[in-house]
Amino acid sequence: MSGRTPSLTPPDDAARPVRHPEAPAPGELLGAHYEHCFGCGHGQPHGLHLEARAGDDPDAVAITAEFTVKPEHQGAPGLAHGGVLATALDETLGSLNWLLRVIAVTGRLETDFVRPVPVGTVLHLDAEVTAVAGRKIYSTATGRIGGPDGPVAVRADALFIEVKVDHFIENGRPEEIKAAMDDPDQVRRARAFEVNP
Ligand SMILES: CCCCCCCC(=O)SCCNC(=O)CCNC(=O)[C@H](O)C(C)(C)COP(=O)(O)OP(=O)(O)OC[C@H]1O[C@@H](n2cnc3c(N)ncnc32)[C@H](O)[C@@H]1OP(=O)(O)O
Repeated sequence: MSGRTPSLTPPDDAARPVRHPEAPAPGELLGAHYEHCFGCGHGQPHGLHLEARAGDDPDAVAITAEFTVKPEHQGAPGLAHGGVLATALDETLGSLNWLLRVIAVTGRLETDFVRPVPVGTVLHLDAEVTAVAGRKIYSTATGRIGGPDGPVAVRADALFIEVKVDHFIENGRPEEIKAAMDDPDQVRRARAFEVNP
């Protein structure tokens, strides 16, 4: 097992994460935040189509998610590609920010691959924010196989950094930014950037 790098350890004065009062209710399906997102979007034929739900504990900033490994997600014959599994972890961890109602992007993602994950497997993911320090959001996730209580196949620790919506507007390709901004659906428009509507 690898050790966590120092930048993923919250400082002593970090705050406990607080679930936003208007965060989705415990157990609520989050749905895709952006139709073209590789992690969760329905408009990506080879995407992961990850389904995330707000965690059951109302006091925790936590998410559960499921991802079914398809043949198009292979690396070695019959096995999930490690980068695809890292994407599933990243997407689940990224969904936590919707519970905080903070816009944030992955700064660091440290992954352990513990067991091979065969095609056809459902990966059961659990993610939780552990601490917040200024713009820095510390979180952790596990992915289990064979059921929600099955053995851990992958795990990750992450540092997300809070950004302004300008991060996307200034750096994203103008075609997609314009299309997302012009969406008449206010909630969909906000969720494309995970902004509090
Ligand atoms: C809409 C939501 C979609 C969610 C999809 C799933 C999540 C994703 O995959 S997001 C896409 C992948 N991520 C990215 O593209 C991010 C690219 N990186 C960047 O844009 C910038 O480096 C960014 C915004 C993370 C940080 O830049 P900047 O805003 O200038 O912050 P900066 O001042 O450098 O750092 C702020 C703090 O974070 C720390 N930090 C920043 N990056 C890292 C890092 N990689 N590792 C450790 N610490 C870091 C800094 O040390 C600093 O700490 P402190 O405040 O204690 O000094």
